[in-house]
Amino acid sequence: MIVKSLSLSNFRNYNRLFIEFNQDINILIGDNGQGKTNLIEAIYLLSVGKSFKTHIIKQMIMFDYDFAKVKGEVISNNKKRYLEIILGNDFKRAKIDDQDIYKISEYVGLLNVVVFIPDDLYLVKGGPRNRRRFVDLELSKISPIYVFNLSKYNNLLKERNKYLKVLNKKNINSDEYLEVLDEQLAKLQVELIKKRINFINKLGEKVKLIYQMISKKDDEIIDLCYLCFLKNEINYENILSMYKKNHQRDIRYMQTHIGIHKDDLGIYMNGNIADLFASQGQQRTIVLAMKVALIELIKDEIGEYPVLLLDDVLSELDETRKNMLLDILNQKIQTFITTTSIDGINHQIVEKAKKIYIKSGKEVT
Ligand SMILES: Nc1ncnc2c1ncn2[C@@H]1O[C@H](COP(=O)(O)OP(=O)(O)OP(=O)(O)O)[C@@H](O)[C@H]1O
Repeated sequence: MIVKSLSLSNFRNYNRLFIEFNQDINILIGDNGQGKTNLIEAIYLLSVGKSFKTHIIKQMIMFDYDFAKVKGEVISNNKKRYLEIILGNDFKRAKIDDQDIYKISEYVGLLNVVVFIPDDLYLVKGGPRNRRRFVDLELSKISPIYVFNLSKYNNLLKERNKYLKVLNKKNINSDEYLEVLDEQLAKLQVELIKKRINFINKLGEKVKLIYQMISKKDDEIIDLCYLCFLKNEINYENILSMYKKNHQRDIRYMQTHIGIHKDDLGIYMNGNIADLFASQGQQRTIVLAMKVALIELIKDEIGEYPVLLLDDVLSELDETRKNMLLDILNQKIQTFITTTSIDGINHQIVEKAKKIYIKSGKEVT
């Protein structure tokens, strides 16, 4: 996949920008606070319709303006398309080739990106929410049915939590409608859990190998596994029976205590939880291995490499890891790298890259 060009209107500190990219490596160079990350964020927004920095739409709109527009010319599957996201103070719209899109599942997947930012360390260090978001987001890129089912699940979960409040007020322990919601949730979860397990197993196999390649240490074994709320066999009956067992507690606290919205991705080094036992450098290498593994997995699943966005990460890596990463990128993956200076990158990649200098929300020469 390739982003050929990008045009921005009132996005963050970009009033108007039209920029064409190299199909291989693009290095965005500029001092702190000039708009390099904003450009990466715009490409990411174009890909999944969300930012990796904020949930608040207004923050992405240039100060004192009412709307922002991000439009990109994208090539995937040898087909050229124009993807567009329009942001208003209280709305967001997506377009493909100037046609409005109403279902996000139709949009996601046309431009796949893998983003690597310093905060990604929280994949290992942070709470389960970070890892769940990672699994959901990455799986969405390769499985439209997963996006569809997950959104159905989230709507049903909201409905169930709302209904638990009603039952709590009425002081009722269960009723038919709650059981209908349980049945629908159980059915969906069988599919969603299977997808998650399959994804994590495939990713885990790759992470194990890539970690050893990057670290050059064969005595550090990384394992990923899905930590599911259901400890016995994953099937409809077992999920439903757990929901039933939890009725009283759920109604009392007016929330659904079990389900895939509570699950986690376990990351282990030599059988120990990486968050507690891996050093900072090892954790960083695990995240790097996960991102590279993801690139490979997306390629396996959809037949095309995603676009890679590296925001401020090169300075965080030591020379060996940096070069290892750049060697991998040297092959046919369109990549965007932000940096304050190219002096610290001693790699042949710099020569063939398009160097884009950014100053105060403008491309300068
Ligand atoms: N909604 C907005 N409207 C106008 N300017 C904004 C908006 N949001 C952020 N900015 C500006 O964007 C700039 C930050 O841009 P960005 O995070 O892309 O910097 P950067 O070049 O990546 O810097 P660093 O090297 O420090 O990471 C800041 O000057 C900030 O004030």
